[in-house]
Amino acid sequence: MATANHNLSAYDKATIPNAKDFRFGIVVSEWNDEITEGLWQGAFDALIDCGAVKENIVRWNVPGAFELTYGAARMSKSIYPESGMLDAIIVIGCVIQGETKHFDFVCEGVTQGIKDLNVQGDIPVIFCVLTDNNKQQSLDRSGGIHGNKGTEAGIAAIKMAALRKDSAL
Ligand SMILES: Nc1c(NC[C@H](O)[C@H](O)[C@H](O)CO)[nH]c(=O)[nH]c1=O
Ligand SMILES: CC(=O)[C@@H](O)COP(=O)(O)O
Repeated sequence: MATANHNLSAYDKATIPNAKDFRFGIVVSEWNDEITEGLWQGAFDALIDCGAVKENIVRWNVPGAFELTYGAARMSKSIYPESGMLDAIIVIGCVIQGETKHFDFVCEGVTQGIKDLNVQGDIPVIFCVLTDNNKQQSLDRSGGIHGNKGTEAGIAAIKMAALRKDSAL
C-alpha cells in the first residue's frame, strides 16, 4: 500500500504495548531540519502518548542522513553500555533528490548501514528516513496530508522494544 493510501500517523493505542519501562535513543539529521524536526516531534509525541517517560528518551544530532549509521552505532554502545538499557533506537533523516546521483548514494548508504545495525546488533534501529523526489513530498510525510512518518517510527520502536524484551533468551 502506497503512503498515498495510508495515514502515517494512524495507530490504535489498544494494540500498542505500554512504553513506560522502555528507554529510547533518537538520532536526528540536521540536513533538511525543517522536515527532520517535524519527524522528531511526531516520534517523540507518539512515544509519550504510549506511556514513555521523557527522561528515557535520549536525542543526538548528526550532520546528515549518511551519519545516522555512525550515530546509532555509537549510541547503542555509549548509552548504558554495561546493561544495554536502550530498548530501541530511531534514526530520523530526510534525503531530497538534487541535480546529481548523490541522492542515490546517500539513500543506499544509510539504508544499508541501518540494515547492518539491525542484523549485527542487539538493539532494534527504526528507519525513519524520508527519501523524496521533492520538498513537498517530505512536507506531506512529516505532519502534512499523509501524516507523520515520525509517528509511525515511534510506534514501530515501541513494538520492536517489546519484541526484543519478550524474545530475550
Ligand atoms: N543531500 C542531503 C544530504 N547530504 C549530506 C550527507 O548526508 C552527508 O552528511 C554528507 O555527504 C557528509 O558525509 N543529507 C541529508 O540528510 N539529506 C539530503 O538531502
Ligand atoms: C541527496 C543529496 O545529497 C542532494 O540533495 C545534493 O544535491 P545535488 O545532487 O544537487 O548536489
